[in-house]
Amino acid sequence: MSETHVIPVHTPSRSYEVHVGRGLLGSAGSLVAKACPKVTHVALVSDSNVAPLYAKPVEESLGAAGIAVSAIAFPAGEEHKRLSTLGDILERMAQAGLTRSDAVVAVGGGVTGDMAGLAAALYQRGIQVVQVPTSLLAMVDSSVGGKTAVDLEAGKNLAGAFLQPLLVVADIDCLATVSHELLRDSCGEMIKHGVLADEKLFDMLRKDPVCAPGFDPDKLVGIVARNVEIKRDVVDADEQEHERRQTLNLGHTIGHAIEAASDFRLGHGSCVAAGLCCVARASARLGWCAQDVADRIVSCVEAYGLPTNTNIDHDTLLEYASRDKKRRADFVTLVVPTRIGAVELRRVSLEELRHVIDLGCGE
Ligand SMILES: NC(=O)c1ccc[n+]([C@@H]2O[C@H](COP(=O)([O-])OP(=O)(O)OC[C@H]3O[C@@H](n4cnc5c(N)ncnc54)[C@H](O)[C@@H]3O)[C@@H](O)[C@H]2O)c1
Ligand SMILES: O=C(O)C(=O)C[C@@H](O)[C@H](O)[C@H](O)COP(=O)(O)O
Ligand SMILES: [Zn+2]
Repeated sequence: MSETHVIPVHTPSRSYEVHVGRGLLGSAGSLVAKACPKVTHVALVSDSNVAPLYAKPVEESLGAAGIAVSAIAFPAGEEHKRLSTLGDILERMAQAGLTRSDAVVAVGGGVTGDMAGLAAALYQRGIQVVQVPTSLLAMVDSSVGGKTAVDLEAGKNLAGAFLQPLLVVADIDCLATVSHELLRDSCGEMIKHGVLADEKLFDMLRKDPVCAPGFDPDKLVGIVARNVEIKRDVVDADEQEHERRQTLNLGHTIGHAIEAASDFRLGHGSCVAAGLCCVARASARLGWCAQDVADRIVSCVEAYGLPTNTNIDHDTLLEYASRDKKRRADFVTLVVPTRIGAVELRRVSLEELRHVIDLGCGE
């Protein structure tokens, strides 16, 4: 059995630990009690798929630590990451009688973490949230860094708040119940991390796809921990996304547009992978990176069987991409790979963004 990695995060608003290991669900209660002894009651928020799998062990572990649990489940799926679901969660937290010294425990994928986190940020103007990610994407990305959100008709994550968690407990054993498709989808964000900060990680992911059947869970512990460190370094340096944190949006300007325009039929990680290939192809054609960089990115995404392009029409992509949160007046900040392991931010006009879409998402 691999060791548990404990990764410290230090943002201006809060310091906390991310625990990555195996068999950790049973320790969730004692870890919460240690991180915040005043918590006596939590809302355990999960979706309709995850609740029957993992709510009970987490509830038992919290109970053993003397923490009362009110379980709240909502229907699974990105289409439920909406204000209406958030409203239901908040009403149920109030009915359960949660007070300001209590907490939300989010057990699930990124949709659960984003919504439960936002519920915690809003409830009585803010209570604590603990993230217990159960999808690979949530372990390597969404549970860390404090971005919470719901989608609006106009696009992804358009209403949200920053709330750093009190604690993150990522138990790799939860991935045993994840489908191959979801595991593969999550890899889009891991490839993104390799491209933006770590060529060695990128090469390792390329050589030995982590979504392959039988991939060693002990080895995965270390790979997840490395992804968390990459995100941590960025979040520590720029919690509120003034500059450097925008780099974590690599692949998302076009990726979020693909996701919203396809009515969320494609998973978030797959859309990020396609968006990453599009921006890499355009960057090579514009001379912002070498052709070899784009070729390596596309080849890695292909090796995972993730999409490398989109057939959504370019007007629609531009419409969604121009509502991106990286837009200021008529300019959008685009994240561009300069080599494998480094990116730069480029301020582009909407016309230039259209050109990038035409060059990157063409044949
Ligand atoms: N806040 C952030 O920093 C951040 C970062 C990346 C992505 N996100 C958001 O995360 C979301 C995508 O996350 P996701 O891919 O985890 O989606 P998700 O939460 O919808 O989970 C995908 C599916 O897997 C199921 N599932 C989760 N864990 C499982 C398990 N262990 N066993 C069986 N089924 C399981 C869920 O019920 C769901 O049906 C998007 O909304 C995206 O915008 C947020
Ligand atoms: O944590 C961040 O910062 C990220 O950008 C991580 C992304 O993978 C994630 O999808 C995030 O939710 C996107 O942020 P948004 O501000 O574009 O909604
Ligand atoms: Zn993302």
